[in-house]
Parts: sequence; C-alpha cells; structure tokens
Amino acid sequence: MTERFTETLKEANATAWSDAVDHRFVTQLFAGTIADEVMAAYLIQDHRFLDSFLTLQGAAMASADTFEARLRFGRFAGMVAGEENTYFLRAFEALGVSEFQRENTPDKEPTKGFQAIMREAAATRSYAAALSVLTVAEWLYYEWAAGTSRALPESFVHAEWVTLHDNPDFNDFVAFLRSELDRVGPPHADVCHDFFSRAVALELEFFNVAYDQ
Ligand SMILES: Cc1ncc(CO)c(N)n1
Repeated sequence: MTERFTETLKEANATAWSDAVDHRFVTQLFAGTIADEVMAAYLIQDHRFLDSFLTLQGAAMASADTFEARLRFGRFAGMVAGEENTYFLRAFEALGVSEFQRENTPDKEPTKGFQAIMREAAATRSYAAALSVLTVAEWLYYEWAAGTSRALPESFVHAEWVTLHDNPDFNDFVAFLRSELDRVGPPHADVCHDFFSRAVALELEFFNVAYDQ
C-alpha cells in the first residue's frame, strides 16, 4: 500500500515536528507548572494567531471543491469563533491580562510569520495550499494534546487548552483535514511541501518564543 500523502509531509519534517510536539511548553502545561507569564505571553500571541487562522479557514471554505467540505469548515469556524474565543477571554481574566496589556504587546516574529504565511496561502486561492497550513496547525496540536494518556491539569486555563485540542469534534476535524489534503494535495506536491514545512517550523518557534520575556 502506498503511504498517505500527509504522512509523507510529516516525515519530511520529522525533527521539527517532534521537537514541537514534545516541547517543554507541552510538558509544563500537562504538569500544571507552566509560569503564568509564559502562559499569558503565549495566549496573547495565540489570540492573534486565531484571527489569521479564521481568515485562512474562510479561504479554504471558498476554494474547497465540495459542499460537504464547506459545511465542515463552517461548523469548525463556528466553534473557533465561539467557544475557543471565549476560552481566551476567560483565560486572560484569570491570568490578570488586561485589554491594555494585550493591545500594547507587539507581535512576536512567529506570530508575524503565521500571519504572513496564512495570507500567502489564502492569496494562492489554492485549496491544497490552504489545507497544507491548516493541517499542520490542527494535526500538530492534536498530536501533543491527544498523543498521551496524561491526566488533565487542575487549572481550567491549562486543562481547557488541552481539551480544546482533544475532543471528538476536534479529532474528527483533524481526520477531515488530512483526508482532504491526501485527496487534493498530490498533484500540487511541491506547493504542499513548501507550505507544510514552513508551518511546522513556525509552530516550533511559536512555542520557543513564549519563554522569551
Ligand atoms: C500556534 C498555534 N498553532 C495551532 C493552533 C491550533 O489551532 C493554535 N491555537 N496555535
């Protein structure tokens, strides 16, 4: 049997992929030992990630070739714009992050990098390109969140960041993204490899810079 296209993409980026999945951010998140300043710095940047992520989902919805896919993107975008966004607002409150602080914190490099690659992928109007970036973002998060049987941390700020990326709907969305990229990616393999590997590198950097204070 030939290997799945998405497996080939992941294997081509195996080192950066596992460095991100096994990052100390993840270990400390599960242990509940992550410093509040690190979690706050990460979430401030990630709330901006969410904005560009929704933009790219809109582009994927527009460029998808089936009604079924558009329905799936629509449902997921509703969850992100709803309960996931609400998690951020509750977490900022619990961590004592004010709106002033959020507005006056500059974008870090990986945040800018994600905004740029998502804009770039959207501008190609290629479903395969959009899927390559979306698949990295969701599949890599699925792997660190669902890949182990670790107990959930106590604080909702930590625990819900895990369960947002390990629940039946999220896991189904990851499976959907992979099967879509397996289906439409191979004729555009070079473009997919390019977007996929740049997105994996950004994921690793995104975790790294949460520790730069
Ligand atoms: C940086 C980053 N990658 C992936 C996800 C999952 O959506 C996220 N929230 N943030």
